[in-house]
Amino acid sequence: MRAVIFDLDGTLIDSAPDIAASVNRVLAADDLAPHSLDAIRGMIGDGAKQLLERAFAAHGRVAEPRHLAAFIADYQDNPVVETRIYDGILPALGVLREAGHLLGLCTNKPIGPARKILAALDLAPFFAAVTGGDSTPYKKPDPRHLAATLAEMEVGEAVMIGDHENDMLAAEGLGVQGIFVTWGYGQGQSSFVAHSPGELLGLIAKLGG
Ligand SMILES: O=C(O)COP(=O)(O)O
Ligand SMILES: [Mg+2]
Repeated sequence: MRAVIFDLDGTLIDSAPDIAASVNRVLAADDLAPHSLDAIRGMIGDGAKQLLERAFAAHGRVAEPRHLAAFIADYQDNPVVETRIYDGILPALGVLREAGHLLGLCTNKPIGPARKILAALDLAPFFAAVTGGDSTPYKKPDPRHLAATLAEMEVGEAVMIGDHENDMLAAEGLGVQGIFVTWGYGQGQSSFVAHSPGELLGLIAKLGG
């Protein structure tokens, strides 16, 4: 059986509005102006620490550990205000599960808010394993992050689906096929590209799933 591993932000869910709101509250506490949603979208993908570094760097400032702690605490409290599952994702997950695939989740988002979001949006039951950006010493693009997700699922053969080059690099580094999705926040390259969730099943089938 081929395991299907999903990225979270920009792949399953549109989480940028809540991420932006939390970042902007942390900036406001230091009297710094908010960033636009578009600007924040471009800062997402490498986990919370880099997100805060980028948000402060854009103001010519250096993010301190207290800023990261404030962001994680704020976001943990407000992770699903505007966050929504992308249209077509729930049916696609259902079809994949019906087809006998084992589903996993590998996100650079901290595991606390990630689990809270999965529970709030009723996504948690789909996933046999969930690893966050702080679940292991590694995070995407390091393939060991993806390897940890697969190890928890006790499967070797897999496909990784994500919206960022980090997802494609983690897959490549582990020798598994990546499927790049175009509806998210990042840029990435793969010979397999999905333009809508409905295309995922066909692409996975093509891979011999
Ligand atoms: O939190 C991030 O920076 C990105 O999260 P993702 O890996 O689910 O896209
Ligand atoms: Mg993503």
